[in-house]
Amino acid sequence: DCVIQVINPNTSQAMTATIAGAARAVAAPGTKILAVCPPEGAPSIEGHFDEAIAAIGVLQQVKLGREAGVSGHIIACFGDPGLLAARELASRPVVGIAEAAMHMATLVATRFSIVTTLPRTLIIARHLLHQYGFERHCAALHAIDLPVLTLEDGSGLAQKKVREQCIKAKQHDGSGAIVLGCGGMADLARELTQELGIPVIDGVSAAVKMIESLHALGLSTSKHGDLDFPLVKPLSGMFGSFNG
Ligand SMILES: NC(=O)NC1=NC(=O)NC1=O
Repeated sequence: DCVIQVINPNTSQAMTATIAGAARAVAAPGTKILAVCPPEGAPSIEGHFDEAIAAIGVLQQVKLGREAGVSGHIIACFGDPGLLAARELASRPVVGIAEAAMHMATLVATRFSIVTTLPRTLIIARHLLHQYGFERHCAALHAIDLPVLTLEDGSGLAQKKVREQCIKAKQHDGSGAIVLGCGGMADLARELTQELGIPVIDGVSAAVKMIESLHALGLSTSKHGDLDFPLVKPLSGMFGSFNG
């Protein structure tokens, strides 16, 4: 059986539930989803500073998941915060929702667009496109210009803006697929795909299927080279929980 730890790096319980729902909707019958978020940290992640804070929470959860013997870990925030650090700490695979959605998009379209939240986080998506080697696959990036947690405020405004930006992307970008750029948008992909007639891809569900595939193939994070476990040294103060 496959047990996947899905980590919402922000501390929003509502968004953790949205993410968990999207993961469970696609999980195979033998797959168990453990949805978690850090007890402390940022209620939403909307920039480089928030990402640095969130990365510590991600690492704490990855350590707990490793100790619990999970089959793999998902970082369910579109900045993939702490991804490589998490891979050093983990024994099993770690997949970020941005990389998962981008990989899936390249399998169904020659170019994709991204629809994310705040304009200031567009640079984070651009950095990831560069890091993952997908820059030439991304036709355009759009932002709904609303804070992340409006996706959980029940007003429907953020969801309306996501739909509008997806329609704009479909009409103007010349791309064949759209990547949703936030964990909180995970529940919108299926309906938008059907309504708009273009693949709209959510990274949470994409990451679940990637971890299941890695598990089935017996593939785990390579410990040969730079993703080997961290060098052992006495970490002090608040970081002491990482020792041993
Ligand atoms: N681009 C984003 O909105 N990233 C995110 N911030 C969060 O708090 N969760 C996300 O997925």
